[in-house]
Amino acid sequence: MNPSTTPVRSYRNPTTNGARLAAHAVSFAYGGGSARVAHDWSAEFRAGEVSAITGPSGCGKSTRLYLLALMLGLDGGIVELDGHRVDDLPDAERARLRATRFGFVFQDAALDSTRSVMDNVLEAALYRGQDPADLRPRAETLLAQMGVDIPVDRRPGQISGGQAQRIAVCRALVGAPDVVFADEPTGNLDPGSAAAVLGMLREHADSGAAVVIVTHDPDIASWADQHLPLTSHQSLSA
Ligand SMILES: Nc1ncnc2c1ncn2[C@@H]1O[C@H](COP(=O)(O)OP(=O)(O)OP(=O)(O)O)[C@@H](O)[C@H]1O
Repeated sequence: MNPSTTPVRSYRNPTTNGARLAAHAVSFAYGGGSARVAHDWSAEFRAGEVSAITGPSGCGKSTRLYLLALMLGLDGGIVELDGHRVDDLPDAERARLRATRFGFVFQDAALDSTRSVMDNVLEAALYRGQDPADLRPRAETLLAQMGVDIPVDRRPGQISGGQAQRIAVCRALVGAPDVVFADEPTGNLDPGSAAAVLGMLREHADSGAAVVIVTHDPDIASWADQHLPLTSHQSLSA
């Protein structure tokens, strides 16, 4: 083989069967403690599908999103993206993957209070090294589709919780990521806004992304293509 075409490293792992994202036998405890939040947990998330993770409060739903999104390091197991192991990549490469391949909607919206609504949505461009102006037309379309009809130069302190949540969804989708993680994305929303958010997430999955939602809503769980119910037992067993 020509050395110039030899990959520096191959992450190929044959265990994944065509999933966009997969967790294999993942284990995790905060602070290296004995109370495991995830134990031997495996799941696959396919392109074009919406998956819903449900379970009682504290069973580790949000933590699983952080593990899948490479925000936390695993204690055991592996995470694969498109069949390549990614959880053991160096920090900078994991950060690059998060910026270029993933979108994340946090439970509390987590907008930057020092930036305008539009700059919050365009944040993805900065992390990707893109010119925010390139993403602005898509940001405007998403905000309109989401029914966010406030001036986009407002700061997060001047908007409602429901508006913040819808803006956070726009921020997650603006870079057209391959995987979207959404932690209770409809938790603060009236039924109309919740339907708009779910419609946008479905549309994004239809475009070829894997969408992973954490929810307490049984209607969302049955609407999803894949439902992954968790129990406290699964999380905490030794
Ligand atoms: N940073 C942290 N340090 C230590 N323990 C934590 C931390 N974050 C969460 N935990 C604990 O880990 C467990 C799982 O938390 P997690 O937020 O993943 O649960 P959840 O199922 O998403 O809960 P909820 O439905 O209430 O949002 C809980 O017992 C929680 O107290």
